[in-house]
Amino acid sequence: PDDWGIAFPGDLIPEANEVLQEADHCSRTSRKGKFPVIGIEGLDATGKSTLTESLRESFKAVLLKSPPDCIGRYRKRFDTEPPLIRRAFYALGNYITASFIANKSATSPVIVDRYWHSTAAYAIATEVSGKAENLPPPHHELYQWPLDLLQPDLVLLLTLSPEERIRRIEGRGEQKTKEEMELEANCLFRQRVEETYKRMENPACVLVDASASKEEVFKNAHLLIKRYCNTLS
Ligand SMILES: Nc1ncnc2c1ncn2[C@@H]1O[C@H](COP(=O)(O)OP(=O)(O)OP(=O)(O)O)[C@@H](O)[C@H]1O
Ligand SMILES: Nc1ccn([C@@H]2O[C@H](COP(=O)(O)O)[C@@H](O)[C@H]2O)c(=O)n1
Repeated sequence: PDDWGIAFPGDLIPEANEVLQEADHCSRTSRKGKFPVIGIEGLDATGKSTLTESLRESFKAVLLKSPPDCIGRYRKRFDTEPPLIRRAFYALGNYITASFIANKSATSPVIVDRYWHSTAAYAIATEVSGKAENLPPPHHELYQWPLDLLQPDLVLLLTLSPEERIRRIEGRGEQKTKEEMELEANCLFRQRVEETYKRMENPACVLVDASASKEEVFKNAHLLIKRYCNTLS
């Protein structure tokens, strides 16, 4: 606690100090290099990892994710904290990822598996209850990209029917996280997350139908990237 008896996050959660130290080591630039930066977003099991891996190979890109590996070991710890603290961890993770993006985009294209749009979409959907119409209205400041965070050139949002998404989660046979179980059980929560993704601005998400085969989804994403980022051959 400080002189006023106010506890700092590091006093309550020792791991917070370690995460903050990682962040302190990062450059604070919000400027990207000359190569395109493409974010891939969507609910769990919509095919982000599958697509990002094929795009990485095809564009000889660097594949990054948020939160980045350097703080990945703290995720479980922060996932058990109340929403505000959990979201602070993911928000900071985006800024750490941004410093890697700035560095890597100087020499090659960068693909990012989840970034700010994920943090905002899940956070907003958690704070609102009921139907998607209860979300803040379109163009609300909550849907704007933070001014000090490095912006991607393009963000693709993978969309999938709830039935197919659940089939894919079950097909993976992994243990579900609390949030995945909530998403599965709470159709309204999932609708709020997806609607929030669609309302995000600067950059807005470009929708990709993820219900097609892996090859087809890759082909469509590849075409969109070439159209939006014409520096890529
Ligand atoms: N187009 C597709 N058609 C059928 N199955 C797919 C397709 N894309 C991915 N899958 C399968 O769906 C499952 C989920 O895919 P993947 O792990 O890529 O999703 P994800 O969005 O990265 O998930 P998470 O966010 O939970 O990590 C995997 O078993 C994967 O092989
Ligand atoms: N930039 C991010 C990334 C993730 N989250 C939160 O984590 C959840 C699960 O992510 P997966 O790695 O399992 O796909 C996700 O649903 C978000 O709640 C985030 O907030 N910001």
